[in-house]
Amino acid sequence: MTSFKSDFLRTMHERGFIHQISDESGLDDLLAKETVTAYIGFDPTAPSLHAGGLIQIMMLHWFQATGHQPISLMGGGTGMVGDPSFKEEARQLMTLDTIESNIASIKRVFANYLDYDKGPKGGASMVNNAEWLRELNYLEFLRDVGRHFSVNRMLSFDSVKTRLDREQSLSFLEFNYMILQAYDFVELNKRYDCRLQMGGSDQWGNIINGIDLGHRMGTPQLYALTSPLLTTSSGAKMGKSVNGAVWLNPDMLSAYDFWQYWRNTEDADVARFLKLYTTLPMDEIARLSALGGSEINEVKKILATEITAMLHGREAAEQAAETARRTFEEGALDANLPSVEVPRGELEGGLGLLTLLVRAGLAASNGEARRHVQGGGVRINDVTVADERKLIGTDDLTGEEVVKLSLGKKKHILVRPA
Ligand SMILES: Nc1ncnc2c1ncn2[C@@H]1O[C@H](COP(=O)(O)OP(=O)(O)OP(=O)(O)O)[C@@H](O)[C@H]1O
Ligand SMILES: N[C@@H](Cc1ccc(O)cc1)C(=O)O
Repeated sequence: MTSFKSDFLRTMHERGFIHQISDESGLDDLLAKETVTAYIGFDPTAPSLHAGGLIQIMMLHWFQATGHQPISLMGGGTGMVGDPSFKEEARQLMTLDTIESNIASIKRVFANYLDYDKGPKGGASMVNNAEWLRELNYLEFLRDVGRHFSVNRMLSFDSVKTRLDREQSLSFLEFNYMILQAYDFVELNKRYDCRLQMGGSDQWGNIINGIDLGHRMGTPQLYALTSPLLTTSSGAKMGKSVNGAVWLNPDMLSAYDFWQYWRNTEDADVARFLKLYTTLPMDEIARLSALGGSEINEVKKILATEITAMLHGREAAEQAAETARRTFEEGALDANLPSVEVPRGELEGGLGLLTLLVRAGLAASNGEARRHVQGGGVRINDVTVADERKLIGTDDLTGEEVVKLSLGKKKHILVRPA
């Protein structure tokens, strides 16, 4: 089904957020008819969410933008157990202190994407499942909820099957995780009339278990929607398990580094990321995605600035773009530029500019070097030099202990004393 009636599913579909839906037409009807409440859960497994989790926050954002009520759920209870879904090994148990401090830290970014002050209709809310999970009575819970679960069926879910097939241990503690997440869904339905749970595709089993539990415990029909798990074109999953996670919290990744990450997006990912991570209108995205060749670099800058503006604010995003422009385009010092070594003694005595241009390979002869200087194309540390007899010495060394020699706009050589 590709022609949805509801604004939310239409938006999710055209922007590439849909991996699986439990009952497409039922959910579409419901969303077209009334204001719906949906939730996504986040376990406090680190002090910050990362770019993978940002997909989930964007889904909540669109849910609210299309007139519905999003709940972001902090896993203060489930975080005590650890979701084993598709994980090769058990997660390390976290102390209560770590859980609490991670929640306090994770929470901060949500307000940049969701409006919590909108009032009872359409307002976003944040809840913590510690509120109901931590006080459960074991025997009562087993009798009221545990009896609805078939262990045979629980063992058949892909999310735990790989672990079992490989004969890697799955502790009883972890095995309970899907029951707790299922219970959350039913509890949120009771408390807030929540009808839909979303998440990454790795959450499908946990969400479906919640829908089944709802059936058995008499809730109205519940629904599941999962997004693809985001990988880059080179196949790496975006997540914290990968080297150098793209953290959302500014104390873990600066606005500048965040901007740089998106600026370096692979060409094949640009259109997909514009749809998933920005709120630019679809026709604008189509126009930008059609640009090729060198213009794609300009599109990557727009992508980086838009994503960064949503998270860190427009001013910080523009500042990051400007710092990058100065560093790379105006040619402020970049340690990766090619360099040539000159004995320190020679620099101390002063080296003729023309000689240096030849040594650095920027001119084939003194005559050619002279013509470049006379034409105004030679700069030392970004300042044009008109005097062909100028001597370059240790006074010209920058704070980085190099002299930057430039010819025209594009050729730069760092002269390093050896
Ligand atoms: N790369 C991704 N693409 C889309 N959704 C993701 C991605 N990584 C995580 N998510 C989703 O974000 C939500 C929160 O996930 P969480 O922050 O717990 O990440 P995680 O799965 O623990 O990551 P990791 O594997 O790095 O530990 C879940 O719904 C999960 O499916
Ligand atoms: N299991 C989810 C987090 C979550 C926790 C509780 C829920 O009710 C829902 C989702 C994850 O690991 O990302």
